[in-house]
Amino acid sequence: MAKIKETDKIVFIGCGAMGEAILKGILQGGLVRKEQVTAAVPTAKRQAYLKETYGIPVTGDNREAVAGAHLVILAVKPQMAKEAVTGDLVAALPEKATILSIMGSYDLAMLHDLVPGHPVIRTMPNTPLSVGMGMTALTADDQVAPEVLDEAEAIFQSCGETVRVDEKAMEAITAISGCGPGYFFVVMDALADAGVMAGLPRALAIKLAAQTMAGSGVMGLKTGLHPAQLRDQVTSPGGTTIAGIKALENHGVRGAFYDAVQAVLDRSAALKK
Ligand SMILES: NC(=O)C1=CN([C@@H]2O[C@H](COP(=O)(O)OP(=O)(O)OC[C@H]3O[C@@H](n4cnc5c(N)ncnc54)[C@H](O)[C@@H]3O)[C@@H](O)[C@H]2O)C=CC1
Ligand SMILES: O=C(O)[C@@H]1CCC=N1
Repeated sequence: MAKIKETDKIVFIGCGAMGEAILKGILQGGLVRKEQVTAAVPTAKRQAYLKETYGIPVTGDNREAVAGAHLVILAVKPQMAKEAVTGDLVAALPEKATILSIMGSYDLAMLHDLVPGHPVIRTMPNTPLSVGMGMTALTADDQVAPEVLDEAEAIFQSCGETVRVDEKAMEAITAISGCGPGYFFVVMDALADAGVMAGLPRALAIKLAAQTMAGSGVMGLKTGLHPAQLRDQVTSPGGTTIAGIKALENHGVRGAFYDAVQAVLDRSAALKK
């Protein structure tokens, strides 16, 4: 894994749910010292929270934040990009600063328009990187120095898995691993609710659902087996699991995921406009 130099400054422009997950991940992973990281967020409440929780320098002034920056992580909503990254901010960027965006639906061409003259890296992380189990895809333009791309990847490797991809895969990746935790938390909550209906205490039902989801995911990764083979290992002929799966199929669980992914692709396309 590439190292980040102790003198390199990393700046977050925006630090909400996803920015904080990355911040937490890189500090916990020991990749950077807290003094190397600065976050710029507009509200005093959020500034105080980030300062107190992580001990990092925090400011409400985006221009002040980027002074001396090596890597600037754009972690605002795509709809807020133009408000956060003003012409003044671009003028204040150090000449060699690389821009790393985590913004969904914001492609490399749009990033170039936003931050002209700077190398840009587009990523799609996900929130489980706050617990070291992230999945992040990266793509970069050819202005990005290979060692800077290695450093950017190291940020995400310190808190999960990474993959470098062609940009054309990014929207589909957003729909699978970027949004995926949202789908799985709905499933976890629903399964736990069903457990409560069956008479289990809520806390136990949530623990059973969460550990079963985590264990199934790890099994998929460690065995490398096709999910259908792993499912077959649970479904005794004439047994209970196949009865449960039949009920899920009757409710169109597979079709629901196709539709979910298509809905994300459609929403991404609309946001680009
Ligand atoms: N939440 C997730 O699971 C994922 C989010 N993303 C992307 O991450 C980005 C951020 O999403 P979230 O963290 O969920 O949103 P959020 O709303 O939790 O965080 C946005 C942050 O930007 C700050 N902000 C707003 N205007 C600003 C300005 N003018 N200057 C500086 N900071 C400003 C807000 O105060 C907040 O801290 C989005 O572009 C999203 O597409 C990508 C992958 C996963
Ligand atoms: O909901 C969103 O727009 C972002 C992008 C991927 C996950 N969350």
